Amino acid sequence: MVRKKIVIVGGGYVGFEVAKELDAHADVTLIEQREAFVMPPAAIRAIVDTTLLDQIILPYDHLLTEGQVVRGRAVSISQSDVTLENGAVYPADVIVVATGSSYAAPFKPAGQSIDDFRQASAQVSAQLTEAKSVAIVGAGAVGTELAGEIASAHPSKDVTLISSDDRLFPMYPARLGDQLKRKLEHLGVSIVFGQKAQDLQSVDMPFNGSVALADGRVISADLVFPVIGSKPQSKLLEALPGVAFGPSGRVKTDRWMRPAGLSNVFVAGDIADLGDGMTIVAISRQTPWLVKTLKRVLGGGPVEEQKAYTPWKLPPILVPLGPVVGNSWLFLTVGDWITRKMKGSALFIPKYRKAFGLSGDKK
Ligand SMILES: Cc1cc2nc3c(=O)[nH]c(=O)nc-3n(C[C@H](O)[C@H](O)[C@H](O)COP(=O)(O)OP(=O)(O)OC[C@H]3O[C@@H](n4cnc5c(N)ncnc54)[C@H](O)[C@@H]3O)c2cc1C
Repeated sequence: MVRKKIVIVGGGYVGFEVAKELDAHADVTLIEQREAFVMPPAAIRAIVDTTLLDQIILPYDHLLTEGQVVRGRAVSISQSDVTLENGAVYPADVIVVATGSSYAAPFKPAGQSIDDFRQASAQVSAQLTEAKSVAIVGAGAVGTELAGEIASAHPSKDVTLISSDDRLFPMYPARLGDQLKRKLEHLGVSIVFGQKAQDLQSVDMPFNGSVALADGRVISADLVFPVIGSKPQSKLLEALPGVAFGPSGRVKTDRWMRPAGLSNVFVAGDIADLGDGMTIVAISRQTPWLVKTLKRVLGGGPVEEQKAYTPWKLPPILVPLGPVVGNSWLFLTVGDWITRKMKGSALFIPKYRKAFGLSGDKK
């Protein structure tokens, strides 16, 4: 039997997993602009431990057994094909768009070059070594973890974490934020709550300078990290008829992850407005649903017979503050030991290296 063609655009957490899961079931083409996958959660620690860089950049060469990974930038999609910047056209029975999001340097690659990412990470690491004071603007998971990593690795530095909320992780039971606050303060981090930074010098990369707060205070630091959230990269879908976007730029979908009312075009991950946050944890719920649904579609079944996707109500979260301490919410708040075992110690590096056909060893 001739296998149906599925083209997946974007080889991030959604794209690589869907491609791998469907490799034995369909004619899979994964289109990815970069030569390697990068693990952002571990990119945080890479600025205090540059030896990690080689472990968290995972080439696509051994990902698929039967399908192909094509290096290229997709510039348009239709119901029946995907076109790349170089003019190549990939026909498809089913298309998945998972182009993800961008983030301030040096935590996620920008554009098509992994070398630029390596250089940015190494450069910021060198700047951090020289810096006596650090300010982190944004106290979501990235800002909180970053404060913990820097304070653990460089206890003599003066680290300030600036939050616009009144506590850490306000969506979660107070115990999580309270315990993380106590542990950060124990590591020497000063936390400023309830203050929005005004007119940041840069939102794309760390800088040397000051941060003006809404109440008039000014915090000066040798290195200021803007870590104020992910920006969805959903441009590719703009030309598809019927596509709508939410206020944050994420693509609206029907209950089966389809953005344009087309029966065979799906979106997931950071670009998709499915009621989930922009996290790997959300993707860990979306991907199994999507794989199951795509198998049905590839088998000729109507997608509407598949139970519609429902997002997390309150997803679990793991927040290491360096390799040893941290807290997590796994439907109840847990402390150092579980956080370290589940994430803090190895940052999931062996798991993803194995998925990419590389040695599972961390070092
Ligand atoms: C510093 C940091 C730490 C994080 N830590 C955690 C964590 O601990 N836990 C957690 O749950 N979440 C975490 N996240 C969030 C997580 O990284 C994202 O939710 C996840 O990366 C989204 O996956 P995705 O597949 O949707 O997109 P992405 O991972 O952004 O991947 C999209 C891919 O599409 C490619 N692409 C884009 N446009 C094109 C195109 N036109 N043509 C071809 N290829 C294209 C890109 O090159 C990229 O490889 C973190 C994020 C950051 C920035």
